[in-house]
Parts: sequence; structure tokens; C-alpha cells
Amino acid sequence: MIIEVKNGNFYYEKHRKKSQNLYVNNINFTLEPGQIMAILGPNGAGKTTMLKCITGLLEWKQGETYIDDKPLSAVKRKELWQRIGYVPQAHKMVFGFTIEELVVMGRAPFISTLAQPSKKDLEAAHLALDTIGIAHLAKKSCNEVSGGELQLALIARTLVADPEILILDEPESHLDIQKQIIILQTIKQLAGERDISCIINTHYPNHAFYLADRVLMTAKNKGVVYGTVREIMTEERMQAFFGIELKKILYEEENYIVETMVPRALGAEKRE
Ligand SMILES: Nc1ncnc2c1ncn2[C@@H]1O[C@H](COP(=O)(O)OP(=O)(O)OP(=O)(O)O)[C@@H](O)[C@H]1O
Repeated sequence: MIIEVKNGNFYYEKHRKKSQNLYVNNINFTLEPGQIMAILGPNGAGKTTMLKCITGLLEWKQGETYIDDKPLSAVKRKELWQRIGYVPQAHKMVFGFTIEELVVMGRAPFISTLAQPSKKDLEAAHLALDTIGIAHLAKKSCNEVSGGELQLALIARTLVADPEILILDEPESHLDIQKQIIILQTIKQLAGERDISCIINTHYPNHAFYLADRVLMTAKNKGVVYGTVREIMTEERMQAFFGIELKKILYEEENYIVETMVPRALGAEKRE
């Protein structure tokens, strides 16, 4: 599935007078099957809003999203949500579902409103829980797991619907380093093996280096830039968009390389 945005822009009605459009220039990108796009930008730049507009949860004020060349407005909601998996930022849920129930609900587009989840639905839920490494949490209530565990369950919930596109809003934000890596590796694997296209909001430049084929970067008063990781994530641009000096670091072994960026401000004077 190809997802494309042509000339997208948006404003919230209450900000209309102040600042006009949320994005200084219109959003344009095309994502082929299996490609991963990272959206980077400071707090409040409009990343979550952009994900909502891309998927039609909010309507672009201008421009349109296209799925396989068809405008989103012409795609039936049910078909859309069978094809798109959306993982929102995790918030503690106050209701008493178990993790297994939460995940099986991801099959909703395939279950008729009155039907109980079938054996197949439950099997899909358990497979997804296994993939994400949280099968042991199946019978726990959403209220009694940590924020990070809930985030993992939300990702498993999306996988059970076998989506063609995964949209993830800061999926690693509540996770410890080991679980962040599980999530990043899972996303990369899903894109590589199942040709799922992924759009991921992240605050971590090194996650974009690891995952992304394309980067879309946005900041208030700076505009929107889109291209390959190398084109977009230069030290100069990161400084302009984030207002701090970031240094690119390469860690290399014989056939192996890690690219990352570190804030220069976190360094200290060398001691003798
Ligand atoms: N429902 C809303 N009504 C009015 N303004 C909103 C609404 N949601 C977000 N905003 C405003 O729109 C701007 C962009 O918000 P958004 O949540 O998209 O940013 P973000 O880049 O995802 O931020 P963060 O990195 O902090 O999650 C912010 O100034 C925010 O206050």
C-alpha cells in the first residue's frame, strides 16, 4: 500500500487568528510499502496532529491523504481501519479490561458488533502478545500494568489486525532501553518482512537513524523538510529546528555501524 500526502496543512479553529496554519509549508510525502518514515520535531510542533490528519482522524484544512492513489475521503472507514494500525501515546486506562481483552479488541474491524471473539481472534491476540514479548501479561488488568507495558499491549493490539500501514505516536516513550529496542526491532522487522509501511513520531534522533528510510522534520517557524535521513538530519538542521547543538557520532566495528546524535551541552570538561 502506498500512502501519500499532497499539500497537507492544518490549523485548530481556536488558533486560527493567531498563527494561521500549524505548518509553515505544506506537507508532501510518499511512502512505499515497507518504508519507514520518522517524524521529528520539538514539543508542540504538530507531530501528533499530523498523524491524525494523515489517517483522517482530523480533516486536513488543505490538501489530502491518498491511499494507493485514492483520496482518503473516498475510502470507507471500515476498510481504512482494516488497513491502518494506529498506536496512540499510552495513557493509563481507567477501565478494567485485561491485556488479552485489549489486544483482541484490535480485531474489531473483523468481528461483527454482536459476535464474541472467535478462537481465531484469540489465537491472533496471543500470537501478537508473543511477538511483543508480553504473553505473561495476558490476564492482567490494564489498570495494574506499567505505562510501558500498556504501550507494548497497544502495539500488540494493532498487530492483530494485520495492518498494511502502522502509525505509531512515540511508541518508545515510556519504555526502558531494552523494551525500546524490542519495539524498534519489531517495527523494522514488520516493515522488512511483511512490507508494512510505518510512520513513527519520535523524540530520539538515534531511533530515526536506526529505523527510517525517510524523515519528515517540522518546527514552529522553521517549516517542514522531508527527505532521506542523511539529507535531513544534519547537525546544522538539528540545531536550527531544536535550538541545541547536536553532534553526530559514528560507532563502527568491522561490518557494523551505529549512527547517533548527542547534545554537546551534556559534555563536561576533560580532566587530567
Ligand atoms: N485539540 C486541540 N485543540 C487546540 N489546539 C491543540 C489541540 N491539540 C493540540 N493542539 C495544539 O497544537 C499544537 C501541536 O500539538 P501536537 O500535539 O500535534 O504537537 P506534538 O509535536 O505532537 O507535541 P509533543 O512532542 O509534545 O507530543 C500545540 O501547540 C498544541 O497545543
